[in-house]
Amino acid sequence: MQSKVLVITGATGTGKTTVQDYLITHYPATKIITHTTRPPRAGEVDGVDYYFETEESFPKNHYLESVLYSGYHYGSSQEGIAAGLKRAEFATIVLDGKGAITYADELGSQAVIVFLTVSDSGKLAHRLSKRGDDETMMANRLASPEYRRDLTMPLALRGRAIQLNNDNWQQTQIKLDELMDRLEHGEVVDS
Ligand SMILES: Nc1ncnc2c1ncn2[C@@H]1O[C@H](COP(=O)(O)OP(=O)(O)OP(=O)(O)O)[C@@H](O)[C@H]1O
Ligand SMILES: Nc1nc2c(ncn2[C@@H]2O[C@H](COP(=O)(O)O)[C@@H](O)[C@H]2O)c(=O)[nH]1
Repeated sequence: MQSKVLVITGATGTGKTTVQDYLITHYPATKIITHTTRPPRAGEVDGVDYYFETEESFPKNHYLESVLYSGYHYGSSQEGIAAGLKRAEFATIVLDGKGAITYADELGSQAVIVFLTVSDSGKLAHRLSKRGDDETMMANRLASPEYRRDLTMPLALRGRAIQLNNDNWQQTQIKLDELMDRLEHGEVVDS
């Protein structure tokens, strides 16, 4: 059976990476590592969290898609996707809203798109701060058009993405377990 690609998207701080970590820890799921020119945060490791690139090295990869997000380049390479898909039943990838639309268009039913939300976007700054984000980078990000855009599901994903609220991590885990159970049983999951 063809591996499913679980695309996790939503605004900054909604919990995309947390969801990805949960899925790769609890399910036969791999992580598609993407590339970025953003400097590493404390504790981030090259080749684990991202392939950290320079302005010169970034364009040398072969991308399915790439975007500019809050002043930095991000992209998912054909090589990274192939490596992720080769090894497991599910491959997970964290993308901004624009990248998620490209995946929905390019991969069709192979992609399962999960759009994360929180009820109160005012709480996102606190989450980023708790994560240890640099204050200036955080302020720039929260002022970026990409941040604002990804707070609501893009029109192009309506009817194609599952919206999942992540106000409460315990409840989110239950919802993820339900989703994975349905996918593992080969069900087509509706949005
Ligand atoms: N339900 C939740 N309640 C409270 N905090 C949460 C919840 N889910 C995740 N977090 C915390 O919020 C912070 C941001 O989460 P995470 O890094 O997963 O977000 P993200 O969507 O990947 O962000 P970004 O797009 O900026 O990389 C982390 O410190 C994480 O532990
Ligand atoms: N379209 C893509 N978006 C990506 C990719 N890798 C990460 N991202 C998204 O960028 C922002 C910022 O990420 P951060 O790690 O700096 O907080 C976030 O929305 C990610 O989901 C990619 O290859 N393509």
